[in-house]
Amino acid sequence: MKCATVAIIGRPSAGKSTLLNTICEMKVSITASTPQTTRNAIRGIYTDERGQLIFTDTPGFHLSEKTLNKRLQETALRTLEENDAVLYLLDAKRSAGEEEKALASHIAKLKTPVICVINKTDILKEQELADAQAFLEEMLPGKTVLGASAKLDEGVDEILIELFKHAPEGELLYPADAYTDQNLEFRISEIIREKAINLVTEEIPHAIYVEIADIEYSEENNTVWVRAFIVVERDTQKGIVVGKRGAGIAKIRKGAEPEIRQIFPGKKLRLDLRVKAQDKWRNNSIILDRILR
Ligand SMILES: Nc1nc2c(ncn2[C@@H]2O[C@H](COP(=O)(O)OP(=O)(O)OP(=O)(O)O)[C@@H](O)[C@H]2O)c(=O)[nH]1
Repeated sequence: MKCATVAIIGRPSAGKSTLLNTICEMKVSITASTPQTTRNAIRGIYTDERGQLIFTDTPGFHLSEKTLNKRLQETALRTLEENDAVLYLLDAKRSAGEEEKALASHIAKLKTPVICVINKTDILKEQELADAQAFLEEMLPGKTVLGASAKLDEGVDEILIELFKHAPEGELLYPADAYTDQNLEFRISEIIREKAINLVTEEIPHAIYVEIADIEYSEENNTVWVRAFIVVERDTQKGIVVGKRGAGIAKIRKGAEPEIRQIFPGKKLRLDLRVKAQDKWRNNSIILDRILR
């Protein structure tokens, strides 16, 4: 049996969460078209007859001075060094600028085995693919380079073959049917956050976090009550999330309920969502400590 921990890294929107979800065949990490939506080091677990791969989905690597972005970057770089292999995901749709170079040169210094994956091959032009290959050859000479479409599940088996090649011998760390080690509150808050993010545009997605106030089970009614706050930074944002006559919040609830229900099979669900504004929470280190575990 083989067992390895694998860090997935790449610039925002490279497709890290999508790849993790495709590999783990379950929704373990939220995906959105807005970059930088992954905030925590999330684990997805893949097991087959070859052994087990434990993935960490690192927040998108992003050069910026803002406190939140700096913290995201620290989490991303720290996780790399704690793994048996690093899966470096590249979105060749965007040309490699300073940010990609900074990331690649950091990866070049690692002693951990690195596998490079050029993602989104389903929409890449030949030249874009060639440019990405040339970039990787220059920055990370001699490293394995694969092409894949995380979205269409193409080239993903080859990634697994390569990862198992590098995996050390070892016992399974998690049961064979496990696909994540996220706790209940975190999974529920991420489902709600995904629906909220996908409802709003521009700057608001980054201003959102979700706080679970409580989760209660009533045996008498066979009902799980979940009460959560969607927290934004300003009253104007609150208005947008709530929507006209509550239409926004209703949409978030409608989107989130079926996914939360899957976590509590056979039980009824009552989801109580409130929106509140908390000024400048992104610069508040107490809140950041709580949500960037
Ligand atoms: N066409 C295409 N789109 C993809 C592919 N993989 C991901 N995407 C899209 O790219 C966008 C970003 O994907 P995510 O998986 O959220 O990216 P991420 O790297 O986790 O992003 P951050 O959380 O910001 O770090 C989404 O709109 C995905 O649907 C792919 O293989 N092909």
